[in-house]
Amino acid sequence: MAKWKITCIQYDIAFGDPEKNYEAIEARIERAMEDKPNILVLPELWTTGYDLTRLGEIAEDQASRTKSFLSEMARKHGVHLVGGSTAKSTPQGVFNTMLVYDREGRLCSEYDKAHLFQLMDEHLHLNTGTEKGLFELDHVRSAGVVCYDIRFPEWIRAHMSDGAEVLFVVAEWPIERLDHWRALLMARAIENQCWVVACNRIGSDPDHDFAGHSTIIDPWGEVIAEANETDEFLTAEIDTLAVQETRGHIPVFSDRRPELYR
Ligand SMILES: O=C(O)CCC(=O)C(=O)O
Repeated sequence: MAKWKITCIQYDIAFGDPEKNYEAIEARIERAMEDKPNILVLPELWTTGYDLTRLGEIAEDQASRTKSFLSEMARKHGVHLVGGSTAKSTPQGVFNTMLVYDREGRLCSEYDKAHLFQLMDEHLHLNTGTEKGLFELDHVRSAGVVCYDIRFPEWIRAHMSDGAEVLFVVAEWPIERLDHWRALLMARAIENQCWVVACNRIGSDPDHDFAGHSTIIDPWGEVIAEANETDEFLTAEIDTLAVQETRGHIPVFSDRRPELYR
């Protein structure tokens, strides 16, 4: 069980300009720490944005720079860092990889986005991950997924069946489907009776306008905090005890009939 103050860093990501993006995120991490959160959450592909055609040039070999940067930030500030995702170049191709560090700067999770979003050409430039994004912070089991992954309830349920209590979502979700963003996050919280902490970006790139509206939802489905479409920090305090309380109240997990779900 844990009580955490969590801050999502919602901002605009420079298109295909890692140098600018490292500078921007470092300054925001410094500022966000003034409020002393226990966990910071960053958005999807924050080093490159959706400049997918130039990934050959700008994706990092094994995500090495992002990894040392996030580890150092987590250790320096003594904060758990759900470090958004980064374009990771490997001999098998490029992955959209979510990285999580604990406050000692130790890598807790390296999750490759499992579902690629064809509407934004991801399938042409990226490879699919095959492993779950489970990790523990302060002994609380959590799951981390990337953007389009939230459209796959069975994928999220697989994490929850493995004991996750908090779902972290990092995203670059376009504004034209803001209604879907809200409904899907809400549904994942209610059906899994878990906390949902979702960090999205704002701004535009040459092809998309992004929604912002980073959101924190409790296991009953109440929106505890929701950002606007501006450059802002979204902060809320969460108590993971609410997960056991909600699951005790309506025993969805023990009422499941997996033998019927084929
Ligand atoms: O599912 C959607 O509508 C948006 C997904 C997306 O933007 C992404 O996965 O990057």
